[in-house]
Amino acid sequence: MVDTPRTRYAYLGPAGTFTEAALRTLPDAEQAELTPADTVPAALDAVRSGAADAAVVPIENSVEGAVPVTLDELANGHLMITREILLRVSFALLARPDTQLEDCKRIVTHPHAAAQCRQWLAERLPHAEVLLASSTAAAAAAVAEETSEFDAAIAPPVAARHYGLDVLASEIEDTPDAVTRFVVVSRPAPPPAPTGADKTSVVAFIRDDHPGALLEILEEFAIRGINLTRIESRPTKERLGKYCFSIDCEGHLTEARVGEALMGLRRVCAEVRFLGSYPRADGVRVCPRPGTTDADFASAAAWLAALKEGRV
Ligand SMILES: O=C(O)C(=O)C[C@]1(C(=O)O)C=C[C@@H](O)C=C1
Repeated sequence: MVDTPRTRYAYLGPAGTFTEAALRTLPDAEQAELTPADTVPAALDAVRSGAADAAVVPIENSVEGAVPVTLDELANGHLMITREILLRVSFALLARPDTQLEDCKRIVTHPHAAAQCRQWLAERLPHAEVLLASSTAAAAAAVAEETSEFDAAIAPPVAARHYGLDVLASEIEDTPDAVTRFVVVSRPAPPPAPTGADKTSVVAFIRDDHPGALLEILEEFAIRGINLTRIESRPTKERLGKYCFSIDCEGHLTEARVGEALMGLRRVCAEVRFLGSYPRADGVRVCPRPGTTDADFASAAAWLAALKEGRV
């Protein structure tokens, strides 16, 4: 019997991050090799260099919005999204044993976590200083150090077990039921087969700054009945005012309406980077609007071919 090779996943670590929890929901996670990375770019670099087969990184949160570092790294190209994962996130305040809530003067966490617990902190620890770490679990690890400069971390409750900390308060998020979206990223390859409930991600760079440039991009989707699920403008970093658009839309590259929309973008934009077509984590199946099904596109193409042959 031939052993199937274990998938090597890199993820935003250290152990105990929400990213690790998201990765552990994948069906092959038990047999896979999981390697924590210190930062999102480090996790993605492991994929680029071949040290990992895939990486799991956070991309978007229902309360705080995009994770900019992930958007920018993906916009740089050479990587492809093959899957998305949705995870409910709930935060706890973790401290070394015997710390009291009122002793917490210096609190460390990831910027997204700080933003999601802002109100709770203002009400319960109004004088505490909030310092930032590369992930919630890195914050917990920093608190656990013997000579730590921090009193507490905002982190996933499971991080308490990993780093020998106590839970001083749980469910401290301001918005219950917040969800973070994570993506599984691999080196470029043909996208996974369509499932009927898919998403496609691209980054579009406008050709020159002119009135209606964004509208032209949006039209390519709108006229083909394609709903966008996220659009974000990000600086290209070339100069002030130069932006690209990071877009997720419903549908799969192999669907005619999506393929045609991408070809349209390719015509109106300076550059389009395809970031992948992959199954939607919410499984929502979208029924194309009348006139935008594969059959509609095929019948229109047949009609055009007939016209060219003089068959009117
Ligand atoms: O620090 C972690 O635990 C992460 O997985 C990162 C991250 C993020 O980047 O948004 C993930 C989910 C939470 O919203 C807070 C932090």
